Amino acid sequence: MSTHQQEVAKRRTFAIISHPDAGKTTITEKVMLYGNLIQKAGTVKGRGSGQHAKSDWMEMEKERGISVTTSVMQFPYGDSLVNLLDTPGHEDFSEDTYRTLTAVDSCLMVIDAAKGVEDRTRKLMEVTRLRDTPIVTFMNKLDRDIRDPMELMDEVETELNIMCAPITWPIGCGKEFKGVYHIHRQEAILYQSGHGHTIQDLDIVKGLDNPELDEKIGSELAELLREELELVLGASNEFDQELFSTGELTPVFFGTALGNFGVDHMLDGLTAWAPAPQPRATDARDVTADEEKFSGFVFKIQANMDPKHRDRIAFMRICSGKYSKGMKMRHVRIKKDVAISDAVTFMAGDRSHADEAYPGDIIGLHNHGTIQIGDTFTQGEEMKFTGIPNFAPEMFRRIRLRDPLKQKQLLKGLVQLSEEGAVQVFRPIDSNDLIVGAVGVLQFDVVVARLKAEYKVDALYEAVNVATARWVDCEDGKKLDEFRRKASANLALDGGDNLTYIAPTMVNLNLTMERYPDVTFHKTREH
Ligand SMILES: Nc1nc2c(ncn2[C@@H]2O[C@H](COP(=O)(O)OP(=O)(O)OP(=O)(O)O)[C@@H](O)[C@H]2O)c(=O)[nH]1
Repeated sequence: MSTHQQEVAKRRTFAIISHPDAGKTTITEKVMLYGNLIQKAGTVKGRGSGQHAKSDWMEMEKERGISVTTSVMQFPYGDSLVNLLDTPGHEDFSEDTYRTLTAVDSCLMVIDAAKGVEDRTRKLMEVTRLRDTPIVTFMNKLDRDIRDPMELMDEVETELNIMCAPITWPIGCGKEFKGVYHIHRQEAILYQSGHGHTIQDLDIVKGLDNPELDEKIGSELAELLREELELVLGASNEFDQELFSTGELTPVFFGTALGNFGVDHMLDGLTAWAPAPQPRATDARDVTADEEKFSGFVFKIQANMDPKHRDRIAFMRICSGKYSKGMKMRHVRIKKDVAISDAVTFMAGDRSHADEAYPGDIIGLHNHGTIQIGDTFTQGEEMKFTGIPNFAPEMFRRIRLRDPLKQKQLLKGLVQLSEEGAVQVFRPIDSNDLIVGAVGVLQFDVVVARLKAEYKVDALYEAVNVATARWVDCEDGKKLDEFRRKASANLALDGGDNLTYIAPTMVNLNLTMERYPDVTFHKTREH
């Protein structure tokens, strides 16, 4: 194997999907602990660790108890190099999550074992299905009273339409949680509470019939475990690499993220079985990771990640070749070659400069307004990665200033925030209004909070009579001019100065489309 092939082979790029509160952030903390990135887990959100949260905006996130950022973390685990892409859990941030799922090769599904399959997990699983992404499952919160594990697996199988292969099996739960039996390793791994912040010395008992097991967990539980396992092994699927790779079967692990138990079993499984960087489709051909020439696509843009660096970062997934510092890349959409000397990586959420990066890795490019979500970068080839979803805004609000002198700053803030793709900004041609469109209503709160924290603009939002927006174009310049003149009351420019029609009602939109058959109305701005 060449060095390049070795680098590709050891990479595992995955995201966590779950319903809010299932424990995604807590698992991320423990995963990082195993990656030796932080000595003591508990600093991802600055929670309870005395660490300062990263920005005022994150303060809001903490207040609401939800994560609104997607962070990227890279760390070594065993012989592998893991890239973990965290995704926001709340429904209103789903576009971001969906796009992040286009940048991974596998997913970890976290389920609150007291609750079972929840709404958001169902939706996210539908998305992973579009690409047959392999799924590893972690049943979390075993330190609480959970539902019957057999029933939980049944629910996953029937509701999410994926076969379950238990790799570990829980021994008790809640106060009686004693650990798990690792079916593949044929050993019981015992849980000690109170070690959530450290990597524990493991207490292991080899073999199911070992009398030591009875001594350690009590004969009653040991007997129960033996009976349950006989049943489970008879009734459930065995792990099958092929079925896992095509997203038809998921290995299931049990544990408690808070108690830092079982996360390592899951990571062992994920690094052993999840695929190395997979091919990606473009409009010209499929691109494989072992190709020599560099290519990648942008799946996310985020402004002001770090208040110390007031900049915007475009997150790029590398699909082929190698990034090395200072290299020239072709920015395909704008047909320009650009030299990239200061891409960043995301070691434990701290940004550091990347000298080189390989397929599967995520690098951050500084964006000065030229990069959009969905942009492809290559070493000259004219092609565009496909399948990065767009979402049309469904809700609209007018943003108003409390201090009228800050109009310029407000516009700058809105344009920059709209580059991230979660909201769109529209400036009606005939007025000084600023209208923001979003997929979910929570976005408006985020926009107002971020305007204040990051742009020092005190604004509020209010209802506006807009039902939907369409991006318009027309091949015939004369007809477009006429349309511009006659429909100007409903025309606006978006953050990238593209012409849009903002319709007060769907009826109005349909009538306008009939009246101007030569004008094309697009539901989304093409990414
Ligand atoms: N008892 C128990 N609580 C847990 C466990 N894992 C996480 N929690 C708690 O569950 C709550 C939610 O956990 P998070 O890790 O913030 O969940 P999340 O999925 O990241 O939530 P979002 O940020 O909304 O996406 C927190 O209060 C955690 O302390 C666990 O294994 N056992």
